[in-house]
Amino acid sequence: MLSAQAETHLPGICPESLEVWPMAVAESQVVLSDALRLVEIEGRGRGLVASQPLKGGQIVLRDSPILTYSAFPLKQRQPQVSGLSYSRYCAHCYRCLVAGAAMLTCPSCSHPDDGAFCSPKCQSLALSSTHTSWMCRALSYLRNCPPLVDHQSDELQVQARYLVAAYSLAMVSSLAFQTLLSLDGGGAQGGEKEAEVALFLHSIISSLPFPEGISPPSVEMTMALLAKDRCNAFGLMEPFLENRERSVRAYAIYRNASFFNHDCLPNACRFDYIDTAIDGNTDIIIRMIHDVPEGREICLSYFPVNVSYSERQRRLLEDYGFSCHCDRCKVEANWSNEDDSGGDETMEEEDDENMEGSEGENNEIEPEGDDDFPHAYFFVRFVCDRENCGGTLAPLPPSNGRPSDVMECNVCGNLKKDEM
Ligand SMILES: C[S@@+](CC[C@H](N)C(=O)[O-])C[C@H]1O[C@@H](n2cnc3c(N)ncnc32)[C@H](O)[C@@H]1O
Repeated sequence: MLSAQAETHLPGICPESLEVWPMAVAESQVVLSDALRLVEIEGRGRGLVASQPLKGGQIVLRDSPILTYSAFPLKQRQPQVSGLSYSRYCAHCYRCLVAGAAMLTCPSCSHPDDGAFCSPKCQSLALSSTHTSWMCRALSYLRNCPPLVDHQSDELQVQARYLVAAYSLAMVSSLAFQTLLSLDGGGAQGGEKEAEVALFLHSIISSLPFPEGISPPSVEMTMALLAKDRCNAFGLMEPFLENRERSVRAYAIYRNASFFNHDCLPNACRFDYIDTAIDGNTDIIIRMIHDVPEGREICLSYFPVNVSYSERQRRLLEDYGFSCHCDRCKVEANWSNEDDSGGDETMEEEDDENMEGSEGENNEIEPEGDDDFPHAYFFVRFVCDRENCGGTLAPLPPSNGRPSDVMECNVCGNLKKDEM
């Protein structure tokens, strides 16, 4: 149920221009854009609702990251992929670095992955934001830390990267760091394993060479930061290839996009255009999949929609701390295990971790299209049927107020005519 309370207008959505939103902000409704209002929703914390009737394809949010970090383990070189014209990613904007092309490096570390930039602009921005001299020293310290790089999983090394990025953010912009802290950390209590991981990471992070006058963080702060990451990070995926499993190239945390709650049949989905030449290539763009009336909650799916019921419930509970009772789950909860099997239950580690880490994977549900599956229409109309894709289709944005009948896939980028 949505609370009906007074509205507060905020300026634009660029993180630098905004004040921090403490949890208490949800006591009033906040107008986020022409299209969205932030409200408190019983049992779900804050959420975003349509502040006017919304059209399929309409862009309801564009948001720049407050923090990004590489998804590659510390010591391993980013893979050279045969048959591709790129091999690595810019350490600031994460665009593909074209193999053989001249690139710029960090003057201190010249690290071939962590200190390689695609342009003078990225190099200069990185040195004052994403690759400051402290960050450069911290990453080098981590790469030379055998207990971390020789004995811990890739996943844990990436979490160490995140913590370094978060503490670097605190030094660069306390406002942005406060914003990060104001995000939901989810209801997941985290088991003994999570606590052990957090303690280990904390022991490494607190021994980093912090600048004079800055004391190392508390263990509670490290734990809180890890929870924010688990709940709010979006995976920036590698380019789509039909014959290759896509994985994550980097993670990004967005302030406003973090307010979207989950639904297993979402009415909006994310697009990004990371390899294009536009400024703000790591921005996230949220577009409506279909029309919705004013007042309806706008939800994303936190992972590909073609994941089985049991797998969805497991991920939502483990990573986000809630059980989903959406319309689709209510139907699928009554299916037998066989109906639910949906194929291979094995998940890629990266996909398992964060919001929409990957769209399109093998743990799929086959739409049956009969009375047992009233949501079959969604799969037929809004799920990409291209080999190895499984992304979500949304119409192109309306032009001159007229809806588009061309659907774009948010994974492979394919365009196809909407036949409905
Ligand atoms: C990315 S945040 C979404 C915004 C969050 N509700 C807030 O207050 O900032 C993810 C968290 O929202 C809550 N959430 C999201 N979708 C939900 C749902 N369908 N049912 C219940 N809680 C949900 C869970 O606590 C989850 O860990």
